[in-house]
Amino acid sequence: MSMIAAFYSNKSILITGATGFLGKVLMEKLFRTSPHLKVIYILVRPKSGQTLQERVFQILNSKLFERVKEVCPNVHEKIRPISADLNQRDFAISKEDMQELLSCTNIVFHCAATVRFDAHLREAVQLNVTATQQLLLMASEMPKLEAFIHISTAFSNCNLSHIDEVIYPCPVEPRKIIDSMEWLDDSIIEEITPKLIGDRPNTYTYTKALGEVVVQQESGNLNVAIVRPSIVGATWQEPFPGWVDNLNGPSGLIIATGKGFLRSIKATPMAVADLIPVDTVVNLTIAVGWYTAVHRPKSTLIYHSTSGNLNPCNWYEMGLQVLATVEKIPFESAFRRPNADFTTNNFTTQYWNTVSHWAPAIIYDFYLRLTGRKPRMLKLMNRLLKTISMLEYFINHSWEWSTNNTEMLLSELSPEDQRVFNFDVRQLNWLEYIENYVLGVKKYLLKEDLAGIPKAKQHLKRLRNIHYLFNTALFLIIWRLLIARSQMARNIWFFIVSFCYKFISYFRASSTLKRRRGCLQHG
Ligand SMILES: CCCCCCCCCCCCCCCCCCCCCCCC(=O)SCCNC(=O)CCNC(=O)[C@H](O)C(C)(C)COP(=O)(O)OP(=O)(O)OC[C@H]1O[C@@H](n2cnc3c(N)ncnc32)[C@H](O)[C@@H]1OP(=O)(O)O
Ligand SMILES: NC(=O)C1=CN([C@@H]2O[C@H](COP(=O)(O)OP(=O)(O)OC[C@H]3O[C@@H](n4cnc5c(N)ncnc54)[C@H](OP(=O)(O)O)[C@@H]3O)[C@@H](O)[C@H]2O)C=CC1
Repeated sequence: MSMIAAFYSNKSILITGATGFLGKVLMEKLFRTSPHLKVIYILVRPKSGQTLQERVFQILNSKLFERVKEVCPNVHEKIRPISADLNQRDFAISKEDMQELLSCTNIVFHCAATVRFDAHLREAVQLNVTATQQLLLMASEMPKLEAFIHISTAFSNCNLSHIDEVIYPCPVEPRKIIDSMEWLDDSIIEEITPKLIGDRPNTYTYTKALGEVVVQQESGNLNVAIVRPSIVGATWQEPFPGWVDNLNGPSGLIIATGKGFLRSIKATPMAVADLIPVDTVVNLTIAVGWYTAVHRPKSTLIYHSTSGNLNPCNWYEMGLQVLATVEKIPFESAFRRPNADFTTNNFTTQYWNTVSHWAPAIIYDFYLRLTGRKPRMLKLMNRLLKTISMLEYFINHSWEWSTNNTEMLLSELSPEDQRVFNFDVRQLNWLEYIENYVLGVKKYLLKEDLAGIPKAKQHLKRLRNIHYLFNTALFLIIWRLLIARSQMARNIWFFIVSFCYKFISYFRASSTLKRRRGCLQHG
């Protein structure tokens, strides 16, 4: 029997960010491995015209939860959605709900965050810092609380190249930042943002770092731990390989590559691609919850959920495998044949952006206009390039994360727990994982049926023919223009033609001679 699974039985768990990528997988695993847990409270806001209940219903009826329903048929009774907005005072939770949360919660998993790299500092501070502070305050009023697990990111200190499992101080105290957000207006905040974030690439990593300091400063006597995942990718094993439901991290770029939009990207091919499957992060998080509650470490422990130091894979290997997979299992209705490469300096990046991204988009939009349709490719391409510019920092740097606490925790688990809550990234086979990831992107993000693969292959063949035809036509047009204008081009042309003529004449003559000789010998 798994000790960890047994620990969560009969527990009341509070999850923030349960409707997000990580939160859903966390909830799924908890229900599947501890079907006798008492209740999972989830803080949810109404969104996209959906009520809370509709959002929960949608999650429970998704493919991700299919296995849960087998082991925990009454799962819908064990989820208790609580209307909350983490941007509001007291999270806008009703008095009754707040009372229930405070008196019943045993474990808190704080996953909610804004993960947007371009979030306004005010927005990022509100969710990633102030909300964390408020949640800790709430937690301090929970008499039955056994552990508070905060999800941060391994990139919160991405301004350093070697990162230990410790909380690094921030130059400006989080409390001062929180206070200043209350009275500074948006334009001033925008002006001071670059100074505040310093050598970090965005407000996301900066505010996640502030969030950690808040956890350290305001956790009082609580049993607190922080999990720091690197780039969270599709599921590796559970509940099934390749599950993913948003475009964050590499997923969007895998689509852009498979659909033939992305042809080149500025990257350091040998830099470590520190991806970590979402189920690995979740297994570690659940184990951390158990360890923190049962062993009550004296200080706040930080756990890195990263792959680079134990089982590294670089961007080159990853890119090649993405391309190999989309060739074997192509995406439908591709814009061009998938074929991308890495560029390593600004000049070649600009050149390939012009030749491989903007030019085809302009030509295609011209074709759309000619056929009476609305042009859209240039807009899409510009959005893709904006996204790439936001992600570029992470594919052009390498980091080393120490993983002593994570390895210590692994060694503390029973063999059964190591199996059920496996977070040993050394067992990961990257090529298999990436193939499943790409397949998952096709199935769960693009919602494409595998039955459509022959048609997709046919479409790629057509694209290849169009490509050859286009290149030949382009060559001939350019050549014709050159011949018309340049004596040198004409000379080269006459030289090539006369050379070819002589070559063909020579072969003709020699084969006629051979035939005649043959006739003479036989006759
Ligand atoms: C030799 C062989 C060479 C082969 C080369 C082949 C290349 C193969 C590719 C391999 C993969 C390489 C992957 C590199 C990925 C690196 C990722 C690094 C991530 C670091 C993570 C840090 C860890 C964390 O803690 S953060 C969690 C992750 N967070 C994010 O990823 C958020 C990023 N997104 C944003 O911040 C925003 O979405 C932004 C700023 C990019 C765009 O904002 P905007 O307001 O303009 O648009 P949106 O409304 O958000 O979306 C517009 C549009 O774009 C789509 N989209 C959104 N995100 C992505 C994305 N990541 N990739 C692609 N597309 C995206 C979105 O769906 C919208 O589309 P519509 O069609 O308009 O709806
Ligand atoms: N994805 C990644 O690559 C990485 C993620 N992380 C960390 O993991 C955690 C989870 O990230 P991930 O699941 O990917 O992110 P998602 O963007 O998928 O999920 C974010 C969650 O936060 C919730 N949320 C956002 N704003 C509010 C609000 N005002 N009130 C209530 N809930 C809100 C969202 O709810 P709603 O559905 O209503 O929007 C959603 O459930 C974050 O802390 C992130 O920093 C760390 C490293 C990498």
